[in-house]
Amino acid sequence: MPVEEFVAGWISGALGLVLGHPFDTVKVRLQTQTTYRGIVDCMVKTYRHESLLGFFKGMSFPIASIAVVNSVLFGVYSNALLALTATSHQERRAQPPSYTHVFIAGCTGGFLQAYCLAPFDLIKVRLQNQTEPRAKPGSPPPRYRGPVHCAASIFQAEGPRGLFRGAWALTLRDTPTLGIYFVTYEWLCRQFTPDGQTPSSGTVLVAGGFAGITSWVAATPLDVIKSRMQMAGLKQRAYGGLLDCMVSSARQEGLGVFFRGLTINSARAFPVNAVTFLSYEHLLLSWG
Ligand SMILES: CN(C)C(=N)NCCC[C@H](N)C(=O)O
Repeated sequence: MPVEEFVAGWISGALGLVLGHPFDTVKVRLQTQTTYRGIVDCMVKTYRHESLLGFFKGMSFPIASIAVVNSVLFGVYSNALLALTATSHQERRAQPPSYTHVFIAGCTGGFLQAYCLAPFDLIKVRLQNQTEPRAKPGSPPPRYRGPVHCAASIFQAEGPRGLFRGAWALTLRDTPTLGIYFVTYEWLCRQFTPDGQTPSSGTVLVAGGFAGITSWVAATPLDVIKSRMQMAGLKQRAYGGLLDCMVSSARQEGLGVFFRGLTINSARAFPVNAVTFLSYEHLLLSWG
């Protein structure tokens, strides 16, 4: 099993993550709290109350987790394609796989990465939703002191299953949308690259960026539900399950609730995924 794809996936994911985290914090807050009037209001309030650091809350854990998550995604995707088409990453430009194979390999990568991502994503969302400024003398301490404390508190209160809160919604979000992600990337690369040649850096940037946007547009409705399930019982009301969360969110806030965070998700998705794909392709090319 080729391992370069796993390592390239990790490094490229980390680069994209740092770039996209401030957007991600604004998105999570817009999706789970009703105190903000929109993106700008959320950014201004975050900056005023928490300074620039507020945008980077909850980032240390995803940085650590991206080693697992993105390497599983890209490694499984590439190895699934190898199993389906018997071609390595280098051979795929000369013998491009069918879009069906790309989609199946993407869904497989998405499904497996969702389970690795679930506990890390839960902790990230919980920390991002702590809007208290950094500990000031006299002010009540935030519920979680950091990622390890957050993980330990959830584990103590709910056992190991607690760490997988929202995992179902996450799996439903990521399985098909990662198929869409890789199909969009492949399709755009092929449109702008002569047959058999390697796509230019510009093509990879644009194709990666649009793959990110397309997949996140498709993912946003379940992303909202996932974030709400992860916050259920804390700042959110508790839900009877995924369906209950969908129905009661739609009843109370209208169908528009499923598109909360769509603009910020798309704005974040372009740079993050342009950088992720560019570094991934360059790393694999330089390792031959
Ligand atoms: C729609 N979904 C779930 C994705 N496209 N997932 C792939 C993640 C890529 C990058 N780390 C990001 O966070 O955008």
